[in-house]
Amino acid sequence: MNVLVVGGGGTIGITTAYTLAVDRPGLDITLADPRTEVTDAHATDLRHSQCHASHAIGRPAFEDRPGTISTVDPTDEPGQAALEAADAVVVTASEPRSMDNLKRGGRLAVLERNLEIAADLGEWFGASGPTPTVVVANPSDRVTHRLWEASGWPRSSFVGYSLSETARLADELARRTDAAPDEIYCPILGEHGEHMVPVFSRATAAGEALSFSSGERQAILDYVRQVPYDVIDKRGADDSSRWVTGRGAALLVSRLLAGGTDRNDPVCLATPLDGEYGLEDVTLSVPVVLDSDGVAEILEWELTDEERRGLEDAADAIRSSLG
Ligand SMILES: NC(=O)C1=CN([C@@H]2O[C@H](COP(=O)(O)OP(=O)(O)OC[C@H]3O[C@@H](n4cnc5c(N)ncnc54)[C@H](O)[C@@H]3O)[C@@H](O)[C@H]2O)C=CC1
Ligand SMILES: O=C([O-])CC(=O)C(=O)O
Repeated sequence: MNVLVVGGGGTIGITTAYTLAVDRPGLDITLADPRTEVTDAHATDLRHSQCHASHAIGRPAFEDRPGTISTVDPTDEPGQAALEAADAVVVTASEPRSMDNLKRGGRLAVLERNLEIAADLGEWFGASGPTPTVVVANPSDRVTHRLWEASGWPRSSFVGYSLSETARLADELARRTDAAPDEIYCPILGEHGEHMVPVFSRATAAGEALSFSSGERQAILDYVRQVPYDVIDKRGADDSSRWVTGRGAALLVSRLLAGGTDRNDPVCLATPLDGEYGLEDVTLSVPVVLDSDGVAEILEWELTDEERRGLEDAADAIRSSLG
């Protein structure tokens, strides 16, 4: 199988590609990025990393030959071959974050340029048939929306990634409840950003319902909003939360390649809405069931009044910045 990583020369793109190559050694990966020297160097290094597996120190049992790692320059007549070979696409293509945008709200600093990149990529994508696409580039909900509009592909082909927030929330709830992070369940709807909506009414630890006061909910929300900016502040503008994001995006791609998710185990991702939750002309995170083409179904959960208001506020914020 084949994955195309658009923006594959950057921090998140290459971390996602590396995680995929480790998890699925037989996968063919194409890195598309205009920084061709950097991308070629990453491809060489990644290919060398696969060669450990052919010696005694590597994997004990090999089911597949190592996949190929190739590169393409998307700004130089990229052609359709890379897209047509892909079973899934990941978009991390982005303007670099500037040094003065390291604080909360920094995702919106790249909005204007990233919408232009999305419009260009959409034109490229649209000349090929639909392929399930995971959008990580920020602001991921707006970029998903623009890419969908420009591509002419069905809305079900696109999911905007915001699962790093869900992982951060699990970490914080585990700390507060003494549960293990993998025993925590608390999905997040809405924006990838300030207007995220943790669905506390569905939160559980080891299957038992969790309940938090409104002060606790606010403190938890503040942690999840702030922590990626603490990471960026300490590591620098060109190194955001690569481990949680690379792993989350790779897991999501693996689920798509494996055929999707069970209806009883939906995942919250940004998808363009057409009346679901009473919202349209906007893309934000809602529970979806995945199949190998992307979104097979959008589930409409019962929400508390506070959660529903949160979702409407997220929709207003996203719509107003899309113009
Ligand atoms: N949704 C999420 O949870 C997260 C989103 N992000 C976002 O992901 C994006 C990527 O972050 P980093 O990898 O750290 O940035 P980066 O600056 O390291 O990499 C971006 C890459 O995109 C490339 N690029 C620019 N225009 C392109 C085009 N037209 N086609 C293909 N590639 C193009 C650049 O050459 C660069 O290599 C950013 O927008 C960042 O804010 C980062 C972490 C988490
Ligand atoms: O602002 C960023 O680039 C990082 C980001 O979205 C995250 O880690 O959730």
